[in-house]
Amino acid sequence: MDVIRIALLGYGTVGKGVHQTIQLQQERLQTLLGKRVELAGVLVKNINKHHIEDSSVLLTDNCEELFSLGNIHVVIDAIVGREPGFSYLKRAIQNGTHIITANKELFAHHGRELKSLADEKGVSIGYEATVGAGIPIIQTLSKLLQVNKVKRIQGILNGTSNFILSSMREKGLSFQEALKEAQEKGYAESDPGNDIEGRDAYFKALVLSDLAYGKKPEEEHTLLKGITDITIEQINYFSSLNLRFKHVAEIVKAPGKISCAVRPVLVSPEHPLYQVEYEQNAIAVETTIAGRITLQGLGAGMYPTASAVIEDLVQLENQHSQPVWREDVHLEAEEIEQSLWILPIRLEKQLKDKKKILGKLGSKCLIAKNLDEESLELRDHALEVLGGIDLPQIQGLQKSVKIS
Ligand SMILES: NC(=O)C1=CN([C@@H]2O[C@H](COP(=O)(O)OP(=O)(O)OC[C@H]3O[C@@H](n4cnc5c(N)ncnc54)[C@H](OP(=O)(O)O)[C@@H]3O)[C@@H](O)[C@H]2O)C=CC1
Ligand SMILES: N[C@@H](CC=O)C(=O)O
Repeated sequence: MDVIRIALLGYGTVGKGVHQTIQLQQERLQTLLGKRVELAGVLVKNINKHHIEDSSVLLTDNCEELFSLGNIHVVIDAIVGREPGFSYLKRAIQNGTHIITANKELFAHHGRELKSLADEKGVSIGYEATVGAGIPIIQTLSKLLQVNKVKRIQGILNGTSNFILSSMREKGLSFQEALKEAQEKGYAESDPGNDIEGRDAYFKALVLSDLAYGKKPEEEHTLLKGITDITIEQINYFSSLNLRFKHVAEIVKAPGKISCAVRPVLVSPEHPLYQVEYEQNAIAVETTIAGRITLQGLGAGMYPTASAVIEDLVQLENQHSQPVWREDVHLEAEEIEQSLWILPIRLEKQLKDKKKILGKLGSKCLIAKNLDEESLELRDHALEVLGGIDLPQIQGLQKSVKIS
């Protein structure tokens, strides 16, 4: 029987998950591919930390050793950051090897370049694991929604942030306690700054935007904010109003621009993201024919991510059909729902149109509508509420919370 030989970059949460999944699913893979899948070598940074039982697998911290392995069919990238991963993947493609990557930071910045190099060399790229871990959003957008056009993508894209927000609200953990648990469970990046400051979700939004629209959102239309400023008092206060904090990324195609907002919002029980808890992610895609499609599942962790990598491996043979970019579609004015916001009372003077104010929330906050066209600076200090709120019920509240 033929063999598919794999070289693996990285042996952390994802790398180990991929290795174990290859072992556990060997029979199924052979049925699907008609070939045995064999791990030939693994590259790590610090070799002293690692041991691989199977002595036929090369374990090395020397990339030259890994690249000199013969007959490698696929290089799987499970290391962190843009470099050296980008150089390794370019080298693999130059050698005529297919690549699969879980590294969203690398792919958000260099995906285009890798795709055109891969086309030139006639090899395939899998990057399902870069967004939403086990959720098959990349294949859905690139293979299953080709006639449909995408108007808007909205979702919870970072498992660590969602895990922290759920743990603080449900279990009363402090931010640091919840982050520590997310690290122990393998959800958080080695530098969790990317997770909690919103950059990880932003990288994923860039990958989705490039896939859906053929380009990234412009910087002047991008709002990027993480969850580090959210306090337990705010979480409890809004929870008592039936509102939950969620870290949501939104990419919207409007006439002449693609805008991107990655920020914490408040979500009411009427909104589908309300029930997305802990390490789950959810991605809602608004399409022209099928309407709104929402995919939800485990967005971080060893096996969900390994699942995406292994499914990519099976799809590699069919990777050459590229999606057609969808330039000529955007949200019509009547499709944009009225938005609802809570903002600190001191920002009232910055509002261009005072008619947008609907009322007060305690003594510290205002409730306003449709701030989408207000300055990024103002929106940076406000909280959007998804799914609507019962205005008459909460306007009379005396209790207050400081939001910014
Ligand atoms: N964890 C998750 O849930 C998900 C992670 N990802 C992405 O997958 C990738 C891997 O994540 P994860 O497994 O969690 O990260 P880990 O930190 O657990 O593992 C990273 C691995 O990469 C190795 N490595 C780092 N730098 C180098 C280098 N310069 N040369 C060789 N090896 C190197 C490390 O080696 P050593 O062990 O020797 O230090 C380690 O084995 C990242 O890009 C991440 O963003 C994507 C989806 C989900
Ligand atoms: N650190 C990431 C892992 C998956 O991409 C997250 O928490 O979502």
